Amino acid sequence: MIEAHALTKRYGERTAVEDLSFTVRPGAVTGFLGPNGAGKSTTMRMILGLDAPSAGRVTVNGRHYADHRAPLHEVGAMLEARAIHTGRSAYHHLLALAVTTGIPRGRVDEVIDIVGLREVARKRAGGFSLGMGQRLGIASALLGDPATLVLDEPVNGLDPEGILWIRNLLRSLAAEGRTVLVSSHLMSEMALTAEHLIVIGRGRLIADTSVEEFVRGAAGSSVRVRTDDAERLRRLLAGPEVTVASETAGVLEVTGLTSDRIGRIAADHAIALAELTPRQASLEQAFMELTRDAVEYQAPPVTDHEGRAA
Ligand SMILES: Nc1ncnc2c1ncn2[C@@H]1O[C@H](COP(=O)(O)OP(=O)(O)OP(=O)(O)O)[C@@H](O)[C@H]1O
Repeated sequence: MIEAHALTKRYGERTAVEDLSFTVRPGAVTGFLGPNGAGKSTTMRMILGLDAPSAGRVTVNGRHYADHRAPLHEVGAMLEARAIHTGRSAYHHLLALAVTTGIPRGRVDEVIDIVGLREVARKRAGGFSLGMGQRLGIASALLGDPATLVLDEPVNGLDPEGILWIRNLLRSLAAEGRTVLVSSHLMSEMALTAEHLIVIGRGRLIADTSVEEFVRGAAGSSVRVRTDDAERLRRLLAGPEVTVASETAGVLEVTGLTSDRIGRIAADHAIALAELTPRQASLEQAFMELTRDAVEYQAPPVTDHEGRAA
């Protein structure tokens, strides 16, 4: 369990995290989302005691990170995947970490197997691909068999197979009852991996919600209808809360009515439908909408030579 209370971090004039309060619960993957510069990494560093809050506090299982007697057993983290000694093999990197933190040697082989690095474990980590580097980063995070995991953008730069692998691993770690906090700037990826979402922008909390709720809220009520009798159906569907658009002959884009209702109206009037498809606004679109005002570097609006909006 991670609990942040009014967490604030200022760097000189700049406020990176402001009055942020949230709880990350065990047993589920929690996605930590926000546009670039939103304050995700800063928050994660404060969780791990690598940065001191300017105000507020954050605890892991009820204590500050530094107050834990065996912190690697409490929290495993991957902040920068490639912060490793490139001349060492994956095995020796993990072994050095285990030995210096009092973790039994046998655990090194276990985590190597968990992350699927067995075949390359004795090779120099400097020659690792990005995906292998991410796996090694996760192996380090898992070394202390921690109850809580904090991972900063673990899927960054991975191929689809690597992304799927991380997704399944995170879900299984959460299913074991661990607390899993994983940051990303990709809403669509988090929707597939996480059960819960904490969204921040400009250091402030924007949303703290289940993925299910977010997806439901993002679902535009638009329905695509294809029929040879489009004009008649359009008249039948018309109503004060209903919008019917048509860019292609024979295809209607309906908002304000469910697909069930449209199907019923069509059936009642013996109109044959070739297609009836409820359409969701893309999650990425919904996320951009939610965080639009919090994006740090927005492209300036296009203006003409007199400064009018083009
Ligand atoms: N050491 C620092 N000194 C000054 N400003 C900093 C420092 N670390 C972060 N910041 C600023 O704090 C803000 C939040 O940065 P942070 O890296 O936490 O965001 P983020 O959400 O992780 O973004 P990204 O996805 O781009 O990594 C940014 O405006 C950043 O420039």
